Amino acid sequence: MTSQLIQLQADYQHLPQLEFSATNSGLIMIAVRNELAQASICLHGAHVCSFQPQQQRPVLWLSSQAQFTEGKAIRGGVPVCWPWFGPHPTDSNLPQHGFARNQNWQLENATQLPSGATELTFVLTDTPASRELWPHAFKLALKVTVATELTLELITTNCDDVPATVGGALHSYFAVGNIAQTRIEGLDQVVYDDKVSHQDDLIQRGDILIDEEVDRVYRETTGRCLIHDDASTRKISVAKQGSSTTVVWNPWTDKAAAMADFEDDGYHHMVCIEAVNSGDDCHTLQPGASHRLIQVINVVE
Ligand SMILES: O=P(O)(O)OC[C@H]1O[C@@H](O)[C@H](O)[C@@H](O)[C@@H]1O
Repeated sequence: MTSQLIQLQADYQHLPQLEFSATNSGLIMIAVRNELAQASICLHGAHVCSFQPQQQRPVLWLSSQAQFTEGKAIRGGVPVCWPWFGPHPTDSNLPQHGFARNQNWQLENATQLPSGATELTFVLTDTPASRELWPHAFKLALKVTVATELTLELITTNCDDVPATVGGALHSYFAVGNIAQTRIEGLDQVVYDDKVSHQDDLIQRGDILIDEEVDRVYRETTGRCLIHDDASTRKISVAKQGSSTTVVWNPWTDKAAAMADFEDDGYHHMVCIEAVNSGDDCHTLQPGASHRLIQVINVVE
C-alpha cells in the first residue's frame, strides 16, 4: 500500500461512507456509499468513474477497456477538461482537452451532510510542469456531491498576478440502454458547429437522434438536456451553470474502433453531454478571481 493510501485511510476513518483502495497501477480510488447513492472517484484526474443512485442502474458509462494509468485520461465517467477544451487554440503540440485530467489531484476535504449526501473536494495547483503547459499560478477545485443527484462544481481561481483565460469542460459520458432508442431533448433551435462535417452555424431542429458519428458544439445554450433512454425506460437530466456551450458526442463505429480504450460496440450504450467553456465562452479571470462550472445529473421518471 502506498503511504498516500494509508494516510487517506487514517484521515477519513471517521467517515464510513468512504473506502479507499489502489488500482493495480497504483492509482487511488475512492468508493462513496451513502443512503442515497454510490459513486467512485479516482484521484487521477479527480475523475468520477461511476454514479448510481439507490434503486437505479449506473448513470455514467465507463469503458470496459478504460486504462487507469498515470498520464492517460480515463475513458468514460466524467473527465475534467481544463484549462482548455479540445485542441489547444494556438499550439497543436499541447494535449487535447488540457492537462487536468492527466494529473494526480489531492483530496482536500470530505464531509457527510445532514441530508445524507457526501461532499468531497479535490484540488489541483500549478507546478513547474503545469506552468510549461499553461503559464499561470492557479487553484482548481472540483467539489463532488454524491446524493440522489450528482453535483460537480469545478472552481478555477486565478492565483497569478496577471489575467488568465480559462476554458474547459465537464465531459460526462452517460450510459444508455440502446443509442437507437435514445433522444436528447433541450437543444431545439440552438446554433451549432458540426465537427464531423466541418459546417458551422447549423440550427438544431427538434430532439437529437444519434445514428452516425456526432460531434457537435452547441453555442449560446445554458438550459438543461434530457436524455430519453427508452430502452431503459428512464430519463437522465443534465443541468449546468457557468457554461453557455454544450457538446454532444458519440464516436460511432470507426472512431470507436480506432480508440484502444473504447470497446468496439461501446458506442451503442453511451452518449456524452458536456458542459463546456470554449471559444467565446472562455473566461478571462483577473488576479484572485474565480469561475464556477457546474453540472447537475439526476435520473427523472
Ligand atoms: O479522445 P478524447 O481526447 O478524450 O476526446 C474525445 C472527444 O471529446 C469531445 O469533447 C470532442 O468534441 C471530440 O472531438 C473528441 O473526440
